[in-house]
Amino acid sequence: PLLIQSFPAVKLHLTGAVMRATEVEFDKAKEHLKTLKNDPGNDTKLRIYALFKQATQGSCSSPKPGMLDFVNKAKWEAWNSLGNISKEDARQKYVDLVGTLISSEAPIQKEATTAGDPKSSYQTLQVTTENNITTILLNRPEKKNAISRKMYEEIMQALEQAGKDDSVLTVMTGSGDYYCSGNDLSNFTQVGAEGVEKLARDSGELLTRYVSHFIDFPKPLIAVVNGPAVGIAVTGLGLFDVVYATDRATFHAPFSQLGQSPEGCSSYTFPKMMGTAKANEILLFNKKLTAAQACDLGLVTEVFPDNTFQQEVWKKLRAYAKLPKDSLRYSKQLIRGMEKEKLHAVNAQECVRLQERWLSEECMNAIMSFFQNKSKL
Ligand SMILES: CCCCC/C=C/CC(=O)SCCNC(=O)CCNC(=O)[C@H](O)C(C)(C)COP(=O)(O)OP(=O)(O)OC[C@H]1O[C@@H](n2cnc3c(N)ncnc32)[C@H](O)[C@@H]1OP(=O)(O)O
Repeated sequence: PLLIQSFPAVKLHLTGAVMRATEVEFDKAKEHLKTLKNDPGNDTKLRIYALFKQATQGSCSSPKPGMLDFVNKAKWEAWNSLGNISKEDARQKYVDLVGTLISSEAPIQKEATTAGDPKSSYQTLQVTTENNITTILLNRPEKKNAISRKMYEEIMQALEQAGKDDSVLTVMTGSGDYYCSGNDLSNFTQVGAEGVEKLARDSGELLTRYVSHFIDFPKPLIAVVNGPAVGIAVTGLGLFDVVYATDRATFHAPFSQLGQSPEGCSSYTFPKMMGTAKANEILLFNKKLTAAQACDLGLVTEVFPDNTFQQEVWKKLRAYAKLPKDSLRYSKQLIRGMEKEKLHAVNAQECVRLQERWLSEECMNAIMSFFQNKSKL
C-alpha cells in the first residue's frame, strides 16, 4: 500500500487488463506489489511503472512532457528508455522485479515482529535472525538509507548483538533501491549551544566508535549491496569479509567534492587492496565505480544480475551458514587479527583529520549546497 500511495500513476495502471500468455503471473505480481511493506525508492518505482506501461501498451510513443513537468518527464524517460523490448519481455521483467522486491522482504516480515525481542525495537534498522544468519537491514529507504546519528548508534548495537548471538554469519544490506547514501548530511546541521567545534568533536568520537565496531567484529561479515553505495557505505566495505553486489550498484566516495577526507580505514585498505594509483582515483578524484569495476579492483567479491541478485546471493549465504561456526570465527581472526592494531591506528588518524575538515569552509559550503538543492552527486 505504501508503494501504491506514493506513486498514484502505478495504481491507475494496475486496473488495466492484460490478456497475454503470462497473464496469471503478471496479475499475481501486481497483487504482490500491493503487499510491499518498504518503499523501494523512486528509481525502482519508475522502473516498475515503465515495465508496466511497456507490458500493457508497448513502446512509448507519447510526446515528451515539458522540462518543468518533472514527475511526468521522469516517468516518460523511464518508459522511453525501454526502447523496443517486447510486451512479453517487459511482462517477464516486471514479474522478476516484483519477485525480487518481495523476496528481499520475506525473511524480515517473518521474524521482525517477535514480541519482546530487542531486535524489533530499532527505529532505523530491521534486524532478524534466520537460518543461522543475522541480517541488519538499513531501513530509511525514503532517505536512501543515509546514516543518521541514531542509525550509527543502532548499527553499533546490532553488531554487538550479532557478534554474541548464535548465528554463523552477519549480513548488512539496504532497503529500497539504494544500499546506502553514506553519512546523513543533516548530521552536520544540528549545531547545539556549544557550537560547531563541539559538533565536530562529537562526530569524530562517534565515527571512531562506529568504525571500531567493524574492525573488531568477530564473525564473517557480509555486505549484500542491493543498489548504489556512497561515502562511508563504500569505504567501510574494506572491513567486510565478503561483498556481493547487484550489477545496478555503483560505488562513490566523493570526499574532495565534499571538502572531506577518507574514512572507514579506506586510506589504508583501498591502496592495499587495489594499489595506490587506483585508490587515488576513487579517494582523491571522486571516481564512481560500476559494480564490475569494483569487482575487478577487489572491493567486491562477486556481481550478480539485478533480477536474480537476491535469490542467488541468499542461496549462497544459506549454504555458507551451515559451515561450522567456530571454525569460521577462528579463521577470520587469523586473517584479520594481525592487522587490527594497524586498522585502529588508521581509524583514529582519519577521524582527527575529519574533525578538522568538518570545520573547513570547503566542507560547510558543500553541505549547504546539498541542502539548497544545488548539488547532488
Ligand atoms: C557523524 C558523522 C560521521 C561522518 C562520516 C562521514 C562520512 C562521509 C560520507 O559518507 S560522504 C557521503 C555523503 N553522502 C552524500 O553526499 C549523498 C548526498 N545525496 C545525494 O547526492 C543524492 O540524494 C543521491 C545521489 C544519493 C540520490 O539522489 P536521488 O535524486 O536519487 O534521490 P534524492 O536526492 O531525492 O534523495 C531522496 C531523499 O533522501 C535524502 N538524502 C539522500 N542522501 C542523503 C544524505 N546522504 N544525507 C541526507 N539526506 C539524504 C534527499 O535529501 C531526499 O530527501 P527529501 O525527499 O526530504 O528531499
